Amino acid sequence: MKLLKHENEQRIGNLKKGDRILLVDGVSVSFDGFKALNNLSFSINYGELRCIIGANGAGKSTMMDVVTGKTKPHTGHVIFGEAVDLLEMDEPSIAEIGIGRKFQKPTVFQNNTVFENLELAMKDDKRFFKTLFSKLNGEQRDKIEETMKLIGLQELSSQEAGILSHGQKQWLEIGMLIMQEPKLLLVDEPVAGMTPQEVENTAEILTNLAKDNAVVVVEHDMEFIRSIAKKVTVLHEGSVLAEGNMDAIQNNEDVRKVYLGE
Ligand SMILES: Nc1ncnc2c1ncn2[C@@H]1O[C@H](COP(=O)(O)OP(=O)(O)OP(=O)(O)O)[C@@H](O)[C@H]1O
Repeated sequence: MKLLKHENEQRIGNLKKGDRILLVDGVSVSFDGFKALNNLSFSINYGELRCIIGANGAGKSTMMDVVTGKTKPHTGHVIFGEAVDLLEMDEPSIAEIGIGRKFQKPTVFQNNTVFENLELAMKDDKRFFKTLFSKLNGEQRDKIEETMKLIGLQELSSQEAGILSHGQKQWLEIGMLIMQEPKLLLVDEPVAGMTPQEVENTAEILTNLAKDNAVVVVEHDMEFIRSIAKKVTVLHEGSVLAEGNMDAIQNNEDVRKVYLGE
């Protein structure tokens, strides 16, 4: 059995597919008396691809801010793995134990190649400096190759990131997150501004990624959600309005009332 590095890793537990990886329980966040999150509760399992949808202002970004430690809620619990209390941790420690977040706008190193971007993102504190002076070992090289394959950029390994298409930059950034070896990935509006073909590729990348991780996708593009979704959580006014597969969501009375005014 692999030795556990520190206490928090022990508290994450030995996650298997279907085990709960994230619990958000009774979380409320107020801004000047306005409740952006209102007793929000839901959970995500390891090996799951979950879509979170909701109108503007429903609380999606605030929820991700809470999970990644940017915003501390007034009430509630947020537990990672078996027993890691995320509310006791700061943002860098949360990233370090395996929660990665991809923002909408890609922020790759424009003047470096695809390969170098992935190398720089590798989970190794001193990698950034080592890149100039030392060679990668076989295992590290394999990890980069494997990631390039997953994000569909292996043919573009030595291409400068600056000349990639918008979609390719998004995939590269997903790849850079993967290099950090996260267990849970939060992805914010991944397909905004993409061509239909890029949207299709992104659906495939995220679906593959969710096999060995947990992936939470926040997205407005309903076509895309329909193409990837197994389970969808609908947020409304800071709480869960409905949860289920896409058919159940579309036929849910509360959802229809809120979205279609029925
Ligand atoms: N720092 C803040 N100060 C005051 N109000 C805030 C702050 N952050 C968010 N809000 C408010 O909280 C509510 C929820 O915002 P949030 O950004 O989480 O919604 P969202 O579902 O991500 O919306 P969108 O789809 O537009 O990104 C909104 O009404 C927003 O105006």
